[in-house]
Amino acid sequence: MTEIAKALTVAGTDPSGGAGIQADLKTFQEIGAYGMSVITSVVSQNTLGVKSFVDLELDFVESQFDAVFEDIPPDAVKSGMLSNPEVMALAAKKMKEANVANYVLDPVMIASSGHALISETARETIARELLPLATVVTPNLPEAEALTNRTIKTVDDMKEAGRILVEEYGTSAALIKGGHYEGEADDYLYDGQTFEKFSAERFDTKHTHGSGCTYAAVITAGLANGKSLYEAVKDGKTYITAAISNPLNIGKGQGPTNHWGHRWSDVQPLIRV
Ligand SMILES: Nc1ncnc2c1ncn2[C@@H]1O[C@H](COP(=O)(O)OP(=O)(O)O)[C@@H](O)[C@H]1O
Ligand SMILES: Cc1ncc(COP(=O)(O)OP(=O)(O)O)c(N)n1
Repeated sequence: MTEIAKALTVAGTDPSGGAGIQADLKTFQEIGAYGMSVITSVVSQNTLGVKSFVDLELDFVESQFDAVFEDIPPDAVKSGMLSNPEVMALAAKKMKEANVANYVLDPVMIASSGHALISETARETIARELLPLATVVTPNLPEAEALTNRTIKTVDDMKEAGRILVEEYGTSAALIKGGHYEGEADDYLYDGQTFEKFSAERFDTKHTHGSGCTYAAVITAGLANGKSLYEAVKDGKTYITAAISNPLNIGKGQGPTNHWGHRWSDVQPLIRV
């Protein structure tokens, strides 16, 4: 019998396939983890933007958590779009009950098209309920600014945001992503002791839809497979850089990233046999 790592995504959908649940499941599959999903919101969106979304009833979200946890406990969990404080509190409760050991918190707030994906009050709930549970939180710059209530203009500001998230908000580690910065695409990981820089060339492309989801999903699949956080982030940066560098000709707007930008499965066979 083949054994495989199991990864769960808790997020909203993208019918056009580039972000959210769809991006996460494709990524889990590509990395070598059995993918599962709890859907929080059904979103009408494509590469041109978000049209609208419907939050699923809390009881129904809870029932999905129970269906997964009672049958196939995941080795790692990722959360993406949790659009309101109630669903955040529910996710926190369910993860605590299930003793989830590896939790990647992608604090999705605004799609790159500029559409808000969470309510204003939800930001405080992320800090109170979810940050203390996270193995790593992966904000982009606007999300890091919103969570820390600070303006981020320099690399030192990025590092300070990481430090605040770990030392003041209680997350185990913070990966501040530099996609919205200038110059190289540099991200900074702080684990409470050291800062690690993950650097890549910045490509002149609009095809980055779902890049944050995909990056966090690689990290989740890596942790599910027993990798260290540093190794999982390193793999994530390699994967997302390849996926952005070699765009697919799909969509009329900001297209999705290319999961076949590099033959990942040939390089990193992670399935445990
Ligand atoms: N044009 C680009 N070229 C190379 N890497 C990029 C580019 N845009 C974003 N990235 C990288 O993609 C990842 C996602 O970053 P970011 O855009 O900040 O997050 P989000 O998608 O959550 O807004 C990060 O590793 C970032 O450095
Ligand atoms: C359902 C859903 N979740 C998250 C996002 C945002 O995706 P992200 O990977 O942060 O990147 P952009 O697509 O905003 O560049 C989303 N659009 N939909």
